[in-house]
Amino acid sequence: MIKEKGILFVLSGPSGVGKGTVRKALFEQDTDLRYSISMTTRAPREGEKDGVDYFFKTRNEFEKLISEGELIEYAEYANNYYGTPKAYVQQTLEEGKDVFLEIEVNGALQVRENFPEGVFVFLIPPSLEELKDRIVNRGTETEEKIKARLEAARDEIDMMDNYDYVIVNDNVDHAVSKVQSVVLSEHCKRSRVAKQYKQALEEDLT
Ligand SMILES: Nc1ncnc2c1ncn2[C@@H]1O[C@H](COP(=O)(O)OP(=O)(O)OP(=O)(O)O)[C@@H](O)[C@H]1O
Ligand SMILES: Nc1nc2c(ncn2[C@@H]2O[C@H](COP(=O)(O)O)[C@@H](O)[C@H]2O)c(=O)[nH]1
Repeated sequence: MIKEKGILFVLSGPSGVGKGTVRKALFEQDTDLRYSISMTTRAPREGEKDGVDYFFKTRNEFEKLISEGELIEYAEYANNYYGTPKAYVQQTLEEGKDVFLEIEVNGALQVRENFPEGVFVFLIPPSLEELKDRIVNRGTETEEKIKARLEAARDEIDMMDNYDYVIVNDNVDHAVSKVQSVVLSEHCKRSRVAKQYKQALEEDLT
């Protein structure tokens, strides 16, 4: 029997909207999704661990990964590189397991070109004021970096029409439930078993 490939889910949205928070809450639940840990040249924040939060790389190391074609997408964001490792994503999908990416919008658009069968989810804040409060209150960025992220947010929000689903992150639990519904609904849509039933029913009807 041919094994069904896994589904690639991509969660994106402006900085500070809560992508990381929603993703972590989702993975605290019982989920069959596999999270792809990104590579970055950004310095680790307090408490972040190499190989858990990110694979932390120097710029030289990252540029080597780019030139060797080891990333399915990458973007320069707020003066640092971020990218998704190709081998892990491809191998995991081949094994029939779903992969979950949490990335910014330029990277998501690149993934869409290479994986048009992926499922693209955009997280939006209830308001720009709330977005600003979230980035400021997180307390991880300097004033200058907050300004750069908020400026980028306006262009990022403009891109939401390129996504399959848009979810407002006004409440983490609600947003997580909606992401879970997307995962479930995509499985129902693509299920080979459902297709076999449909074929059998169609044959019965003729
Ligand atoms: N629904 C929510 N209501 C209130 N605060 C939230 C909500 N979701 C996330 N937050 C808070 O907003 C801040 C930003 O969240 P988070 O770091 O998850 O955003 P992000 O989109 O991953 O940001 P970045 O792209 O910069 O990594 C955090 O302090 C988080 O606790
Ligand atoms: N294009 C990619 N963007 C990524 C990836 N991993 C994370 N990100 C996004 O970068 C920004 C900044 O992240 P932060 O941890 O410095 O706050 C945020 O929007 C992330 O979602 C990736 O592999 N590719």
